[in-house]
Amino acid sequence: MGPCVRRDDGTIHGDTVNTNTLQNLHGTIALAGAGKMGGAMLTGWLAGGLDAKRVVVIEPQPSAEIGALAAQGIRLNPKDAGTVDTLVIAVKPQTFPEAGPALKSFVGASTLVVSIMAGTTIAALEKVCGGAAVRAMPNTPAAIGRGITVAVAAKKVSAAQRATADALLRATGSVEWVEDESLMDAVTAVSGSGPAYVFLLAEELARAGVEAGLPAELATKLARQTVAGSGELLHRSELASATLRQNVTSPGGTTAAALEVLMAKDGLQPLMIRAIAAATKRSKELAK
Ligand SMILES: NC(=O)C1=CN([C@@H]2O[C@H](COP(=O)(O)OP(=O)(O)OC[C@H]3O[C@@H](n4cnc5c(N)ncnc54)[C@H](OP(=O)(O)O)[C@@H]3O)[C@@H](O)[C@H]2O)C=CC1
Ligand SMILES: O=C(O)[C@@H]1CCC=N1
Repeated sequence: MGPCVRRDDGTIHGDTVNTNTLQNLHGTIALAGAGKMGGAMLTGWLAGGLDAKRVVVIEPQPSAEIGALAAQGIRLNPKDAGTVDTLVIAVKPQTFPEAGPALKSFVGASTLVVSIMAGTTIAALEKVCGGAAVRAMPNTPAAIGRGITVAVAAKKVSAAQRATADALLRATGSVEWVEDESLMDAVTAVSGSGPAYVFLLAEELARAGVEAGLPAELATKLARQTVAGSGELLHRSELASATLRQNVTSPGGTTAAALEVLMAKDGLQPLMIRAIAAATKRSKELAK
């Protein structure tokens, strides 16, 4: 899929959310783990028209928001859900060895199992839960329908199951399918964890503004709006990020002075390479 470009009619080329697909989705869906990421996905599904009555949520300590969804018809921690058509696993990878065997009771011969757990491999999913596994890595902008998910399917996943997984993931933003599961560790490092790096940029930009003499409240506002506005510009523009950067940089001006520091040999590039390598390594460790 190519880059996303917002059209004049408001749709986004390359990642248009097709709510009809969610409305027409068949069968029951169980979500195990309605924390930050699972909860964001559930919100996206319901907003996209998924019938709440077909959703089962397994969550030991549901937040007030998740509890309130019970009023819309989702079944929260039912005793006898039986097997489901789709099980989405959004517990922590460290919890999976303990939680996984209990989740097996939801999995029948034709159950699609979609996991968003960092590091957890298709082989581990098949071993613990059975079913036909899709390993996916979303990110938290999913909460506003602007996430990006990368997914890889086990060989036994049917075309219909893949379409179901695609519809559920696409309800929270764009989706890229890959064939090579080994890419998922680096994917997790770049886009799964990536929002945290951007939020850190906003924090540090504000801190540096204070160091430069700005009142904290103003610095925080300037940093937040600069990161958000730049992200939106990147989202709507067809231009490469390097071009958008160059458009800010007047020759011999202030941006060039800052970029000389940020793009120096010991600047952002080696730092980012080290950060992504550390996250990739951690994703591989979580598989063990
Ligand atoms: N946060 C992110 O940005 C992203 C996270 N992920 C993946 O999503 C998964 C969840 O992460 P995140 O949402 O951040 O973590 P959270 O801790 O917010 O969510 C996990 C939820 O699972 C619940 N839980 C614990 N045990 C069970 C169980 N036996 N059955 C059902 N639910 C259980 C937890 O409850 P309790 O708190 O009571 O233990 C918690 O509410 C992880 O595997 C992570 O790798 C993927 C992409 C991005
Ligand atoms: O930090 C983590 O391990 C999870 C996976 C990607 C984002 N959060």
